[in-house]
Amino acid sequence: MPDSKMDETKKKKKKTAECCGYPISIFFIVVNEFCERFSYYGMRAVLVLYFRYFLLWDDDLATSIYHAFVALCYLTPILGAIIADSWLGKFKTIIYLSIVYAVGQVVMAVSTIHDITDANRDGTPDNFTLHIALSMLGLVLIALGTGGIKPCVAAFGGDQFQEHQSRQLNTFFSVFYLCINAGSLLSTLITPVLRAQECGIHTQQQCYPLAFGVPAALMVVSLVVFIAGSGMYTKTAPEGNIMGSVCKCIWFALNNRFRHRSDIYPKREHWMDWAEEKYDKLLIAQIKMVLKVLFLYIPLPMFWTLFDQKGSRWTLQATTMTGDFGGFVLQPDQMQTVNPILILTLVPIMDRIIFPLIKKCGLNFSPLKRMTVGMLFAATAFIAAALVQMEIDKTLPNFPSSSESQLKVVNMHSESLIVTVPSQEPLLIGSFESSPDYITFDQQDIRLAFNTTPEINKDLSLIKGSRQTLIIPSEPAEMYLKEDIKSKPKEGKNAVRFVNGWTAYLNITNLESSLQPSETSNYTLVSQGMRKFTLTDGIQSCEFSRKFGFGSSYTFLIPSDLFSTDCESIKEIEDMQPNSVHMALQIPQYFLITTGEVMFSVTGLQFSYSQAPKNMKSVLQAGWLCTNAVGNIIVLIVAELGKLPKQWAEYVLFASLLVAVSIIFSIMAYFYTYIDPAEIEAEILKQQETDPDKKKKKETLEMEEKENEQEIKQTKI
Ligand SMILES: C[C@H](N)C(=O)N1CCC[C@H]1C(=O)O
Repeated sequence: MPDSKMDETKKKKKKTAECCGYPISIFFIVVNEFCERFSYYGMRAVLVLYFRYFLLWDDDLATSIYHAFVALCYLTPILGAIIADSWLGKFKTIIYLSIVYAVGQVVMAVSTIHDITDANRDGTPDNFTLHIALSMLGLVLIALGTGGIKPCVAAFGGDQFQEHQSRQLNTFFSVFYLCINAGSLLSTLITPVLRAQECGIHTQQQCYPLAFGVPAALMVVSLVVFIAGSGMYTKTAPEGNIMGSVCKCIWFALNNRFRHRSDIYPKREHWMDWAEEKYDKLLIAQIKMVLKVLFLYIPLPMFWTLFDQKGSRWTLQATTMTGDFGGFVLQPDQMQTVNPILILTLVPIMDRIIFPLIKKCGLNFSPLKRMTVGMLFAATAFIAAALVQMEIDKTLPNFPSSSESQLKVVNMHSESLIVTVPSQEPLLIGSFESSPDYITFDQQDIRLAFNTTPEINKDLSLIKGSRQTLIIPSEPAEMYLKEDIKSKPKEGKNAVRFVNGWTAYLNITNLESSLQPSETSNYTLVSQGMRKFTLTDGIQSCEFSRKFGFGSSYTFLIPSDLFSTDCESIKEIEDMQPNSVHMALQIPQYFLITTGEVMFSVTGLQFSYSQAPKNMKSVLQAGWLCTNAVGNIIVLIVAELGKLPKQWAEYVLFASLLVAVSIIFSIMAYFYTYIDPAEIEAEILKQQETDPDKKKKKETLEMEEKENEQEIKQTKI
């Protein structure tokens, strides 16, 4: 850095106002981060539901676009860092990209207003293309904004500290992380509640505009707060196209090394030293610092691969568990809020108690050691998840394999039936009852015999890998097969269906269409808690209530005396037991992964700042964030494509991979020497002032280049 610029920065730094040893300006930065993370996580909390239930995408498309968006949010930091370090400086970059971000959030919120295209006022948008186009535009702008400012905000916060505030600088990164998680926690709790409200101009629908509008408003607040602190910030000026110079310098070093590959040339300490002929020693030293750290980052995405499965695999695991905590009921996706809650408690405990205690014991718990231990904690979290999975597996129904088929028989006939089933004892099924459980067959084609008069023999062709129910109506000869669900219902909900034994059409609330006599409805999903169904034939009606747990499936048999018994004679057949393993069992795995996160992520943030040269602080923050993006991409590729037959085995596989990676990382870390970039930079600047060789080397190189050019010209002639 030219001396004049260094002096300028130092002069500016002297002016910063302090409170309790901290620069006052960081107050604006942490509040800005809180609002921004509220905006980001709030929007993310309802995004998949918006895709699924507003845009009506299927599960696969919704989750793929969601993960791709998250990955993009962690890839764009590199763009923001280049703009900040090479062109606009961090302050302006944060402002401009925050505007892009806020616009993106507003576009996203507008895309969720169904009334804008609902000309026929039926409650569903008429022009999905417009809504999709708007939401995709909004998401791209959000990804550009959130990713672009992320490396700049952390680094800009760090820039506010002076040399004598190194202790406060470390605390800043912890407070910064606390704000991230406070924002994340509040928004993940609030936005789903906002979505659940009903709103609309022509028709009342789930209130997505409010759920996306509040995060948009918070982003505007974030921008205003940041601008409000404008007069107090220490702003380091960008130093020209630094990324351009870095790329050219690396290219030159590689080329020069190749040109001098013969043994006659003396070796140099580092391959980047081959750029010395043309480039500043300072720039070369800075590139070496950055490359050293980036090399160290290579194994890190594996941590995020495990971490990011909290939102997918662990939430799916929670859907097979029960969330009834007595006083309150937790939904499967709400389990994720345990992570920010634990962050808010663990960061102060680690900072104030654990790390000082370790230091007092004389142990050197250096940043890279902390990160390694953090990775090991995350691996243990996955072992805990595997143990929980084994417990869940014990309670799961025996679902058919791909070569098997399963059958249940429901008897709606007025008399008991004896059913002869291949290679089984004959089954006695009482009137208005079902066979005790599903019968598993290795073959698809089976013949059943019924003791009716006359005897009925029925040939069935079952579906492989499926569960089916044979419904025997009041007229047994009209028996028919109905396909059942073959996995736990989604999101911890309960699947229910009705068989109409009443003599006329029935309308049942929550069911799509009315039921003909003897017909079986399709499944409808109901949430946990007390649910009420009203049954009516248009003349009479009665109400049927039942309390549901999580993840069960029932077939309700409607009798012929339905209305005379006021719905009380409805009989339930439990096709799938409700979940019985409690969600509280997931707390240890959340605790372990969050402890790992505090050690890994907070430390990584500090480390990336402290080891970066002054003019590449944002670039290194971006490199750090990219590890997260790569982790997300690995989740998309490996976890989605390479599913193991047993979920617990997949957890153990991921844990083992992370242990292996952390061993590699610890070896790499062992050879890493911590540096003080400012000291190195100052030293080189001093050396350069007294280095007469430098000019000579440059002149020689220029002459060499000219000679080469002339040679080329002559050969052409
Ligand atoms: C919500 C997480 N606990 C968290 O703080 N983060 C996950 C990825 C990095 C970090 C964030 O910046 O959001």
